[in-house]
Amino acid sequence: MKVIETEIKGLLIFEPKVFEDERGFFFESFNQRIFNNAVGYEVEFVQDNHSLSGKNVLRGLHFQLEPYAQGKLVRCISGAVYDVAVDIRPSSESFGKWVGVELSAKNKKQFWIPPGFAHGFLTLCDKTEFVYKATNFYRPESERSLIWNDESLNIEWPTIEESPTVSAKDSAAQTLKELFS
Ligand SMILES: Cc1cn([C@H]2C[C@H](O)[C@@H](COP(=O)(O)OP(=O)(O)O[C@H]3O[C@@H](C)C(=O)[C@@H](O)[C@H]3O)O2)c(=O)[nH]c1=O
Repeated sequence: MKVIETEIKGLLIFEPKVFEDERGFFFESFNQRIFNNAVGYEVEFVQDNHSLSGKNVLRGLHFQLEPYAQGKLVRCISGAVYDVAVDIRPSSESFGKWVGVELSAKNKKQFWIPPGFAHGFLTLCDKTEFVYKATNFYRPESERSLIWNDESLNIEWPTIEESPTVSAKDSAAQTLKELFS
């Protein structure tokens, strides 16, 4: 498993070692020892999630308020996404900064997004299946949406020919300023 650091400390990209043979492939999609070593502390996952989306669907940017904040280990098992994490820790020197990474069934990359970040993704293919582990249970009352096209974030989403499909909840999401001032 290759561990790649990003521009924001704590956000990590994992690239599993894939074994291919005449039958197909095999890889360890999660190894607690390797994961905890890379992250530098013990992480306990309590929920696994799985979503299916058509092309040009944008989900996010979501987070849960403390003490229900979630860390997420995300990946794509069919199709591809552009995945984004935004630092929403007010005391962080990278507050408001973001990291984006393409995750696909082909590249098998995983993105570790610790608590303290808003998360979202844009699907690049039809029938995109996205799976992830979370460190806290879903708690809708504590969930907030940061608007995906907040000008202050300036997220460079891949070229979107037409407006993405966004849920009603995410269309009504707030800006970083509205959420944190
Ligand atoms: C996230 C979630 C949703 N649900 C339900 C609520 C709702 O009826 C339905 C769809 O929920 P949503 O519209 O919030 O699904 P979605 O927009 O896919 O939400 C997800 O987006 C990505 C970007 C994340 O980072 C995730 O943590 C999660 O917030 O599923 C659960 O039962 N458990 C969960 O953990």
